[in-house]
Amino acid sequence: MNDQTIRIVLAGPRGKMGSEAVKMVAETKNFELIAAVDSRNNGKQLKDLEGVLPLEVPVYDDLEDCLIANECDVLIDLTTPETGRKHMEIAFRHGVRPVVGTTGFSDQDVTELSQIANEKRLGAVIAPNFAVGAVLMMKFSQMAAKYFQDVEIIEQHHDQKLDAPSGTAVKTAQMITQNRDEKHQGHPDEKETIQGVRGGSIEGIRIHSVRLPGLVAHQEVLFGGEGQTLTIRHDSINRASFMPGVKLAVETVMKLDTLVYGLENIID
Ligand SMILES: NC(=O)C1=CN([C@@H]2O[C@H](COP(=O)(O)OP(=O)(O)OC[C@H]3O[C@@H](n4cnc5c(N)ncnc54)[C@H](OP(=O)(O)O)[C@@H]3O)[C@@H](O)[C@H]2O)C=CC1
Ligand SMILES: O=C(O)C1=N[C@H](C(=O)O)C[C@H](O)C1
Repeated sequence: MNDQTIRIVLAGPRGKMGSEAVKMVAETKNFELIAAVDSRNNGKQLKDLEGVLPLEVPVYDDLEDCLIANECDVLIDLTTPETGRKHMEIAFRHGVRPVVGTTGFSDQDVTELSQIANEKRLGAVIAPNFAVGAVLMMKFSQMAAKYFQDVEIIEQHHDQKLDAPSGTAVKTAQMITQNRDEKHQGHPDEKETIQGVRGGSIEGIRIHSVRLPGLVAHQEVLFGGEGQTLTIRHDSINRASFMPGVKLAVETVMKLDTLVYGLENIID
């Protein structure tokens, strides 16, 4: 498989992540962008789309039609949770391995999609964050939770983001729960005088979501203990930060026969 060309279809090429991923695929030896899926530009070429690398790659508004017309190995999906879920099911039906950065999937979505991947014996990757620094932030937080049971998460993103909390914050909390007993963070009798002011909760871990123009993707995991605090922070200052992770996921998914949730599970 090493020198074999990986044929890719990319959904969401006009998006902030998708347009960056088009560049990454075009620049990567052994990757070939066969087609793109964009609900507004059926029948055009990528070169006709504003803000996208001018490539002679056909655009379809429907993944099913695209996969009937083209032989592909991997689907990269960078769209919305509803579309991402639908696209994964279509990809599995066509024997195409999905690499999905789209966030906002429920636990049930991940479980059901894993079952389909297992039945079909097809590799798939869902990675809430492709930046290696973010993966390290999550792993360090999981390690720290062994020593600090008190923890809150603050995630900050651009104000065009559709889902809250971020997929990264959810994954971080899920990883922390593996080293932390369930605990409601803060005073047991605390009362919110403004609804929602204490944030959301995963097993009592509070998650606070900030949305502002000017931000890209940032997260702090704050631990508190007797007389000390520990802050673990990661910042993505541009979307190129995610591309080595997308590339690794595409290469790795070709060798998998099951669904992997989280880049930490395929990074050495
Ligand atoms: N895993 C990771 O490391 C990262 C994940 N993300 C996630 O990736 C996703 C995309 O983020 P981002 O690029 O910022 O978002 P954008 O809104 O910039 O891009 C999403 C793109 O998907 C397109 N789209 C929506 N529905 C469909 C459909 N049915 N078929 C084809 N294309 C469709 C949109 O088109 P239109 O404009 O017409 O609606 C848009 O161009 C989000 O879920 C985000 O959370 C983001 C950054 C990093
Ligand atoms: O929408 C974004 O921008 C990002 N989404 C992902 C998430 O929800 O965690 C990854 C990164 O934080 C950027």
